[in-house]
Amino acid sequence: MREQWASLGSTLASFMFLWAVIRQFFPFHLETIIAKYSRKLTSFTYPYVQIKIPEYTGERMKRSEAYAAVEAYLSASCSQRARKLKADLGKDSTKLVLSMDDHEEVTDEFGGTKFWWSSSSKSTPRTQVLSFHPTQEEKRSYKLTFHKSNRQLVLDSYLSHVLEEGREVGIRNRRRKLYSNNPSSTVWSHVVFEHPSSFETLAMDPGKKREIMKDLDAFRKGKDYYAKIGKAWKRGYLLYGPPGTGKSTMISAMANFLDYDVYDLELTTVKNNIELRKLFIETKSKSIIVIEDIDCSLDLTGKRKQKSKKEEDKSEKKKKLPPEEEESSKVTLSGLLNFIDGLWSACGGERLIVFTTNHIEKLDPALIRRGRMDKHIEMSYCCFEAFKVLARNYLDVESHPLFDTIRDLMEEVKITPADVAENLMRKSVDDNAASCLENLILAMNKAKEEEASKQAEASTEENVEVEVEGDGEKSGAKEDEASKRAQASADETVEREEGKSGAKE
Ligand SMILES: Nc1ncnc2c1ncn2[C@@H]1O[C@H](COP(=O)(O)OP(=O)(O)OP(=O)(O)O)[C@@H](O)[C@H]1O
Ligand SMILES: [Mg+2]
Repeated sequence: MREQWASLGSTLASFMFLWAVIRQFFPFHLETIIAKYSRKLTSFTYPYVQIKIPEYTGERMKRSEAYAAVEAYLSASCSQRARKLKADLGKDSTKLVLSMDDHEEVTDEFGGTKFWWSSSSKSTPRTQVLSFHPTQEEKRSYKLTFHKSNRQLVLDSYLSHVLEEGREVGIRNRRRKLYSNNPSSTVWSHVVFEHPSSFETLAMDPGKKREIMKDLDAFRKGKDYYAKIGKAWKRGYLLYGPPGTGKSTMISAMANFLDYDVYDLELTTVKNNIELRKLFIETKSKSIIVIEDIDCSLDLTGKRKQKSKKEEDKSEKKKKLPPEEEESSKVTLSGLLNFIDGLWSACGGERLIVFTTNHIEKLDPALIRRGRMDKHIEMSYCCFEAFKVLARNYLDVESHPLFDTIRDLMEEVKITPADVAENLMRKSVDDNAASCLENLILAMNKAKEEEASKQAEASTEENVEVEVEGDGEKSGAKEDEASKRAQASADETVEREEGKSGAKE
């Protein structure tokens, strides 16, 4: 049917050409009237509706998100059918992503109905006067054509299907980014995120690891669930533990597992709550927002704790700025809490917020209560299971005669995965699995000795304290005894004196 309309179109085109020749001899106003009625006649009889999606929109000529989504949608479906395709570099620079070339047409089917997509491009003179590039610029657009009887289907479901699918494909094809905030600016700058860490290579207790992966998976697939329970689609993770236990490594593994972007938020460079909000609003969904070392970032507890009178007087003296400026010159705990679960935290969805700290006990309980930081994960010293992961990563060994010694030592010595990894790393071509494992055993034995001597020192100090305390008690007792005796003799003297005076009387 649509083909017949196409042939009718070409007949019309020849007619138009003929008309262009004839119209030289017609008066101008007659030509305008004929054109108007012919347009009306065509729109009355032509049963198809067309929607145009231009590449650039708005006054500032921003690239249209709808265009990008349609492009991605068509790239997934048209590469099988279109005859003229364009290729571009995708997520990893080794793979080419195909899309429909200009002036090409493909058909699509949705719910048993046929749709036609075509791409077009028009050259227009460049608006910029000074440019090294050619003076022409291409204005591209996609056109969707469908029968007018399907108008409702298109408006109700087909367009949202195209957008949703297109966005998904776009995210799959994109190169992931690591964003960071710049001092005194509310703009994120980014680099390509290419960290090799994964849950496979992460050394930690396997049960704990599985639980985290399950949790992340449920979050990723939880769009409908979060909507059902009326909660913004976000989740907070608190990673705590000593330095070198893999908190930052875990964040990279999470980002790779979920295929999310990472926003590394440096709180100390954010001037105030308003800047923090602006930065937050700029983040996109499918991302992890990270604040590392939250306890060092800011004195977050200050605003909530009751200040003593003395402290208040001190801070009054220090104040040089007017109160309103002082208030707005840094990020406060309440600002941060709003950032996590305030009203504007609900804009956009599918975001993880991760805090890391070496000192969980220093954090305000309000900041880390469940609901804000939903999952608390302790990253601890290396256990034997975690060591086996590192041995597989670094040395390609699953078992070794030295493993038993290492297992025994790990029960006695606290060693971080970072230290284990450092010892297992091959430092010269002569290093092999056995020599690296021996290095680790040496390091652990050394740590054990140091620990033992520390403990011995501590217990000597304790003994000295006990002795000092003991001496104190003894001398105290002596003093008590002396004072008792003095009191008794004094009483005796008084009694004797009284006895004497009584006798005299
Ligand atoms: N659990 C782990 N699994 C695998 N490698 C680890 C692990 N923990 C530490 N490492 C290794 O040690 C290095 C340092 O670890 P990482 O930076 O993740 O520690 P961290 O806990 O973030 O420390 P900090 O508290 O100082 O920021 C990593 O680059 C990685 O090679
Ligand atoms: Mg770290």
